Amino acid sequence: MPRMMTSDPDNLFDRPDAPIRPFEFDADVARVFPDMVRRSVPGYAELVGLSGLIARRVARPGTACYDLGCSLGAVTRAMLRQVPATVRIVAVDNAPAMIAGLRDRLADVPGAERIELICADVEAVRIEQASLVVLNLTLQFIPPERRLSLLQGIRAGLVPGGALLLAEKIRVLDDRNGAWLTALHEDFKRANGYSELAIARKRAALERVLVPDSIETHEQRLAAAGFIEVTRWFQSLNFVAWIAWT
Ligand SMILES: C[S@@+](CC[C@H](N)C(=O)[O-])C[C@H]1O[C@@H](n2cnc3c(N)ncnc32)[C@H](O)[C@@H]1O
Ligand SMILES: O=C(O)C(=O)C[C@]1(C(=O)O)C=C[C@@H](O)C=C1
Repeated sequence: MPRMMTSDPDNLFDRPDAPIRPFEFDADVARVFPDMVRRSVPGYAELVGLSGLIARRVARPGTACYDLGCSLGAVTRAMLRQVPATVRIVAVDNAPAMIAGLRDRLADVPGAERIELICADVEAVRIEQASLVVLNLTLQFIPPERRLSLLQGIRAGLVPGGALLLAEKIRVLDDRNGAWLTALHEDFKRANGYSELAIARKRAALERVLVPDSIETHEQRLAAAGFIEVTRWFQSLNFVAWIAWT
């Protein structure tokens, strides 16, 4: 599995005096993001490393691989290590601080000239001649009513045999199981050193910003977008990943 990026420690939600405002991918979040995501998403390193291995199998010479909502490019760089040299890699994020951070991190990476960085809304980017599109923890930030049309656009831009890799925080429909998984996710955060205050404040900040769907909703939407076969290949607590084939 790849070496993880280092960053400043995430203490953004530890300040009791800071106002709770909706979560944003601003410069503060970009500065601590590798530490934040590693301590907040169970299995994140495995998810990224396996995404690279999937890219190795799926990427076709002469096509493109897209990393939509790339943040600091953990998946982008996993792809770069695994795909043939004739594959174009396109990394998209609408947070300027993330794109700037990724640009810095790519400065001395061999082969990085194959990566095109785009600071834009993923809904505004036309997907073309793609063998693989990755949405790693990104669809959950798109307004629910627009998720199907985003997936349809991705489906239309994939070459035959191409695939979408989707990873999301999920909502569990059954109240008892949902509460249990949420409690365990919070235990995971506590075990990684987050305080009760930080957990509660981040929960409030993410409300209405990160809107999770159920496994059922995701799978029905992937079918509605025209994907013919969908395989769930990863789950760690309330985080799930699928591969959806054209
Ligand atoms: C949880 S992070 C994704 C993590 C990243 N894919 C990884 O593997 O490390 C979500 C990212 O999606 C970006 N994002 C959210 N909505 C977006 C949109 N509409 N267009 C482009 N990027 C978006 C955010 O700026 C953020 O960097
Ligand atoms: O911290 C949480 O509870 C999360 O949901 C994790 C999550 C995500 O899934 O995108 C939320 C925001 C940060 O970008 C990192 C991870």
